[in-house]
Formats: sequence, C-alpha cells, structure tokens
Amino acid sequence: MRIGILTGGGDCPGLNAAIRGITRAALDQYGSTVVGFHDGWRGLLTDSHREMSGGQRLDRILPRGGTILGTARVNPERLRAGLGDIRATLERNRIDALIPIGGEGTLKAARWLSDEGVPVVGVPKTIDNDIGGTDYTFGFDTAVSIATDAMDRLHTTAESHRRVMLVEVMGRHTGWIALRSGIATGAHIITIPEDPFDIDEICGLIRARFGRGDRHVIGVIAEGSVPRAGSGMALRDGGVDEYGHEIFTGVAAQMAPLIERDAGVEVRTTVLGYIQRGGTPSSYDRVLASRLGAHAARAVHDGAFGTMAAVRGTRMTLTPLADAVCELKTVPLELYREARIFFG
Ligand SMILES: Nc1ncnc2c1ncn2[C@@H]1O[C@H](COP(=O)(O)OP(=O)(O)O)[C@@H](O)[C@H]1O
Ligand SMILES: O=P(O)(O)OC[C@H]1O[C@](O)(COP(=O)(O)O)[C@@H](O)[C@@H]1O
Ligand SMILES: [Mg+2]
Repeated sequence: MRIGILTGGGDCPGLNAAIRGITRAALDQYGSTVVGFHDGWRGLLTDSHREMSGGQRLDRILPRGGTILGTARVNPERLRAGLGDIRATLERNRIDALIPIGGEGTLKAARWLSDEGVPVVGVPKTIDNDIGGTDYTFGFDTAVSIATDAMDRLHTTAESHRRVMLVEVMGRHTGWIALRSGIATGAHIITIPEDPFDIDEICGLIRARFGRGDRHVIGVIAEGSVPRAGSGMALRDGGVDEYGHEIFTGVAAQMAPLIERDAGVEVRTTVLGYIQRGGTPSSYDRVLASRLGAHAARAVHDGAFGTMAAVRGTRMTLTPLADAVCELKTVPLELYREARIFFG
C-alpha cells in the first residue's frame, strides 16, 4: 500500500513519535510505503509532500517536539471547496489510504473526507485532551507536567510576596489541563470552561484565605473560562479568526483588577501559553503516540476505514470517526466538584 499521512491543527509533543509509529509499522511489518504531506491539509491542497523512509533517521525523531511534517490551519470552507484538488493529489501520488493525525478539527475534516469515499483512519492528538472516543490524547500528559512544574514555582514566589497568582493555561473548550495541573499543585482556585465562574465567589474565597493568615493564592484559569451570566463580570469580545476559532481576550488579565479592587491584595497574572506545547514529550506521550500510530497503520492494512485509533484503559481500539467527532470530551461536572474540595 501507499499511505499518506499529515499532522493538522495545533502542534503537540508526541506528533513525531506518532509519525514514526505509523511509518515503522507500515514499512517494517507490511512492506508498504508512506508519503508525508506537509503543513496539514494544506499539503494535500497544494501537493507538497515527501517520501518517508525508516531506519535510524526516524529513531531520532521519537523524543523531538513539534512535527517534522509541519502543521497548519486551513479555513474549513476552503478545504471543502478544494475536494477536487485533494482527490487529484491522492491520485497523482497513488495514495491508497490517508492517516490524518489531529485534533477535533482535523478529525472532523477526516470524517468528511471519509464520507466522500476517501479511505481514512485518524490518529487523535491534542494537549487539550478533548477528543471523544479515546481515554487520552498524546500531548496532554506533557502539557500537564509543564504546567505543574510552572505552578510549583509560582507558589513560592506568590507566598513570598503575599500575592494572588493567576495562572492561565490552555484549554480552548475544556478544562482538562487546568483541572489536572491544579489538583496536582494544590491550587486554591480552578476555573474551567465547562462551569462558568462567579467572580464574587472567587473574591470571597481570596478574602477568606488572607483573612485567616494565609500568605498567597494560586488560581488556575483555563483560557476558555467564562464568567457566569449576571455575575458582575463580562469578558471583552475578541471575535472569531479566519479558521472559525474564537479569539481570546485574556480572561485572567481581566479578572485581576476586579480581585485587586475587591480583596485589596496584589494580583499577578502568568499566561503559560505555547510553553505548554513545545519541547520533548513525556515518556507516557511517546509510548501512547507510538502505539496509536502503529495501530492506525494496522487498521489501514485491515481495511478498517472511517475509524480512529484510540486507547481504552491500556488497550488499543478503533472508534468510528463519526462517534469521535460528534461531541467534545468535556470535564464531567462531578469531577470538577471533586476538585472543589481542595479550593480555598
Ligand atoms: N468541520 C470541518 N469540516 C472540514 N474541515 C474542518 C472542519 N473543522 C476543521 N477543519 C479543518 O481541520 C483543520 C484543523 O482543525 P483545528 O480545529 O484548527 O485543529 P485541531 O485538529 O488541532 O483541532 C482546520 O484548519 C480545517 O482545515
Ligand atoms: O496555535 P493557535 O492557533 O494559537 O491555537 C491555540 C490553541 O491550540 C491548542 O493549544 C490546542 O488545540 P488543538 O489541539 O485543538 O489545535 C489550544 O489549547 C489553544 O487554544
Ligand atoms: Mg481544534
């Protein structure tokens, strides 16, 4: 077989391990060849690609962050309008099956291509861990470790200065990174997009902590957090970018002056940003990405198209793409309530 692969959406640690997993399995186990398309779906629209070869060169990419194929976002309408170009690229390169590695956006496009008759098997990736049909996505474990390390450091400086430290972490639609890193570091407040926050409640909690003699507060704020309607705070509207994503206006920075005024304490804001996505993957993410990649290679050779490689417990499985993209995997509210035990 000739298998096309691509990495789409935001990069994350483990993409290279997944590329290696697919390529090593396809080449060594099935004698197939692999063609890597550059910069996500853009590489299929413009036919920009490279032939992948196995051996030592691929072994060295296992621990490397980012993606050797490059990634990009393409306006979904432009992608749909380019179906003819995509088909032409696949035919010109004699591609028998496509393995897109991506988040919920890339996998929606994969599902659409599958519905159009293209043989597709997806591989889930994202630091946000918000893809349905799989217990975990690679990138998440590394991002949580980076956020945990950062917050451990912020505790000591906040305590020294008697400050509130708001730490904004990634999580566009879901609070998985905020929840996991917040619990791990003993954060006093965690806000997640799934449960709009009440700024008065947060201020009350901060006043109570300082009132009983505590010297600092760490608040972990998922970037997609929103204030509860009618709760005395409204976020600035940033509109939507050309790819259809909401443009964030900095929720933590907008909370800070309200807390300073109400609680009469100094507030500092740290936005962890792209640090969470860069650099070498954790051992967990390397293993998960390698296994998902090899499993996807196996699935295309079995003809199991229209599916996504997934992990359930410790087992590799296949989930129908339609099930994987029908809804985001959000943080269950009972899990968030469990975390609230440690607030304050
Ligand atoms: N509903 C959709 N239909 C077709 N293509 C889509 C759709 N949603 C996203 N895409 C394509 O997938 C790309 C990656 O999606 P995005 O959400 O940016 O990243 P991720 O795959 O990491 O979630 C988009 O830039 C777009 O080209
Ligand atoms: O790279 P961009 O376009 O600034 O996107 C940032 C977004 O990408 C992410 O890092 C990961 O999201 P995806 O995996 O869905 O691409 C989000 O946490 C963040 O909101
Ligand atoms: Mg996305």
